Amino acid sequence: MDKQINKTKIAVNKLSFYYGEKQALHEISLDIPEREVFALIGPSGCGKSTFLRTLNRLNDLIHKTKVTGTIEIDGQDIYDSNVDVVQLRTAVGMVFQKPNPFPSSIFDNVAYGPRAHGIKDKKELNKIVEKSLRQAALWDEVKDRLDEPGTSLSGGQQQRLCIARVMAVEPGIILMDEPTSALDPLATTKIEDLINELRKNYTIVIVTHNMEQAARVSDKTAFFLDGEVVEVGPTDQLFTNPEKQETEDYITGKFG
Ligand SMILES: Nc1ncnc2c1ncn2[C@@H]1O[C@H](COP(=O)(O)OP(=O)(O)OP(=O)(O)O)[C@@H](O)[C@H]1O
Repeated sequence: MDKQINKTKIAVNKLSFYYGEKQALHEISLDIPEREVFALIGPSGCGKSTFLRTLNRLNDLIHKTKVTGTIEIDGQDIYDSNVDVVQLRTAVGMVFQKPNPFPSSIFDNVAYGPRAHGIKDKKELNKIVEKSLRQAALWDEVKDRLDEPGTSLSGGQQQRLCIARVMAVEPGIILMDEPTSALDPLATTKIEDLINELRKNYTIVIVTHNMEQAARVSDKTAFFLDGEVVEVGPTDQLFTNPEKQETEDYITGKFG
């Protein structure tokens, strides 16, 4: 892992989040550097997914939610009233726990975003689809079957297809919510290898229940507990020499 200090891509300041009356996040402040992998760990229900979804305003879709505090991406407050949320979700792509390809061909899955952005030229679309599938380390496996349904692929291939679909619209940030929890060990390794490649060009925020995975793929880790960040720091330090007792108890398996 490189040791250079990258500039802040996402700056979170005193972020609180409410589902109706229930407060799920409590005054979270942390900086996520660009072109690094940032892992979110913590026991079930501690707010990892809620936090992840605040970063592309996916929680806006849930009725009666409230956000206080700020999240700045490249210095711009993403909750500002003049922010175009569709554009935000293009810049901040998301990969979910279960691969969710559209019910269309492999080609059309990847071409969907660029087409939605008005690109119609077939040659240009071909180029984008090939580039995205190569970046997602899937091209060699699918180049002769681009017209087949995305759902005909294996689970691991489907997840890489979803990553290609996100990359086709050139986001700067990719959010991943337990992207390998539905995959077998071999497919998991492929996604982890891919994450290691992607970190050269993208800022990646990943929720994982698998602490070995956090240790393998991430540069920094934040440990969440009851909607608060207990500890955040370089992953190797957090796992080998945590500052807080709660962090140590969690990573040594005493709870969660
Ligand atoms: N749509 C929702 N409406 C109301 N409460 C919710 C909603 N989604 C999550 N919560 C609550 O917010 C809290 C945080 O949930 P969240 O899913 O963010 O935790 P998590 O750490 O990602 O959990 P897990 O690891 O099990 O996915 C929990 O108490 C959960 O019950």
